[in-house]
Amino acid sequence: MHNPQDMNPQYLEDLATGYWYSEVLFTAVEQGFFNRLEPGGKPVAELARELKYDFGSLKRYIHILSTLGLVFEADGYCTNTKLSRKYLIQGTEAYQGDSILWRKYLVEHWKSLHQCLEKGTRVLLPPMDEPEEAVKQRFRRYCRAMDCIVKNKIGQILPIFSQLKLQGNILDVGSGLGAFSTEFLRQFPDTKATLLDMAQVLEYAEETHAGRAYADRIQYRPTNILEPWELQKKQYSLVILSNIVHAFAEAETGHVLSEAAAHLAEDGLLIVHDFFMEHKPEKAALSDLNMLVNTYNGKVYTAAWVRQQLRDAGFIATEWIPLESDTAVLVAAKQSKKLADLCISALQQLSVQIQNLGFQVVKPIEVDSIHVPEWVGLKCEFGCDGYNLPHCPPNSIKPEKTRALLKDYSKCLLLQGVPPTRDFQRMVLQAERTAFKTGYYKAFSLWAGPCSICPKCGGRGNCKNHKDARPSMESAGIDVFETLRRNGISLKTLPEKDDYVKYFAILLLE
Ligand SMILES: C[S@@+](CC[C@H](N)C(=O)[O-])C[C@H]1O[C@@H](n2cnc3c(N)ncnc32)[C@H](O)[C@@H]1O
Repeated sequence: MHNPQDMNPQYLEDLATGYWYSEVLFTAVEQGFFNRLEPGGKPVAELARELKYDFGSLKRYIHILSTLGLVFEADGYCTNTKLSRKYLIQGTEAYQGDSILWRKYLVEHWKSLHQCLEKGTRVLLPPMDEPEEAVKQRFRRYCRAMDCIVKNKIGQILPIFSQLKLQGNILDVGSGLGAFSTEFLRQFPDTKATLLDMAQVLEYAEETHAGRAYADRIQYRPTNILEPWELQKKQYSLVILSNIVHAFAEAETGHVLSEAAAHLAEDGLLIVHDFFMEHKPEKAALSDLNMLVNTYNGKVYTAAWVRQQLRDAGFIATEWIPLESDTAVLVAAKQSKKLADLCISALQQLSVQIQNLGFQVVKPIEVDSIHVPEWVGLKCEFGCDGYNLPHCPPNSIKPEKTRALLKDYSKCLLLQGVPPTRDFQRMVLQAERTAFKTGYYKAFSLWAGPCSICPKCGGRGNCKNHKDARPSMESAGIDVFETLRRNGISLKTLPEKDDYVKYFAILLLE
């Protein structure tokens, strides 16, 4: 997808056609397209007969599936790619079709966005006279969809707890089918789990787990979690709130957190797994609207707000821990020493601290991906007003020195922010100081644009503020465009001076 920095309507066209992608995927999943290709693929002609599709149209459809990396097609023969074989074959453990088709079901609700914005709440409700069996099946589809999604996250969450010897009772609040807590049961044999959810959800959960090795370690307690929980207080060593906070408005979330606090053992841990506005901001904001159109009063919060609620409920909480996917985790405890055994990498913690300073993106990148060719200095000398400024060429680091400097480091962060230049550069200095205080004593930053830290620059050879001055990436010979491209960020030259601008910096750590 193009981005707003591209000063042409292509970005808008890409936004407008976003649903084309969804429809391609929905159709394939709905028609069991990927199952039909197993095992070993199928001639396109045979597929056309099976699906009763027009042969020529199917070839065009397969062409886009192949462009999207979902199938291979050669000489009239079509096979699944690794991705579709792993996630799109119905009946397999990692199948994602249930959540994909739930997204399709929600399309109608999204079409009511305009009315929801007017009314300030969802406007589409299931029909009052929906037959009981239809309600049950809809609920089950929803449960399977949630289960699919959380199964993908849990593998990223469990490592945080890998150094703990977790024992005792786990309380999974608004558990759905319980994919979250049952993975903890598998990992920690001395635990038992209690699932709290609505009766019809738990009935399905019980069916799902029947016969599994851990099944007799699960208790099902139908509960309205917005009312007092009728469970023994202070007896749970782990309380899980996965995708629950976003389901409710502020006051209800407060109730859930205070019940969680009341039921957690003094030395227990609370996990909040959710979307947070700070993490993957676009997806979080879209998920927030998804709550507007699909729930009574759900919304996506900032991690800062949830941490404050946790503090108000008597907890000490970690910073939000980003998952590779679109959600993040907060872990809280009544005793701070309980958080010390969590496996949160120093770099992960630092990235979040730095992102909280106000950067749009903070991304660990390979130092080797920083590209320092010979030509960059020429662009400074011929064609830039900044030439000869105190920290621009020829008063800056030569490319050969930059290459040598990079050899001293193995870890670094790419920072993305917005103008004005001085504010951005000040934030970069704050990031560098945060890293230094955290123990990265070699922390050093290179930013975007000529040094603009002082309101009045001393001029060539007269820098009065060496403490705060830093070189720009380009003045040190770094090809910023290529470096960003190597790290999955596309940057275009700006056709107009007042275009939407992104600023970047590199923070070398150790
Ligand atoms: C978004 S799902 C999250 C499920 C699971 N924890 C996960 O992460 O996939 C929200 C769950 O909360 C349950 N829930 C919502 N409101 C509830 C209430 N008032 N009482 C009990 N459960 C509720 C829903 O039935 C659903 O299973």
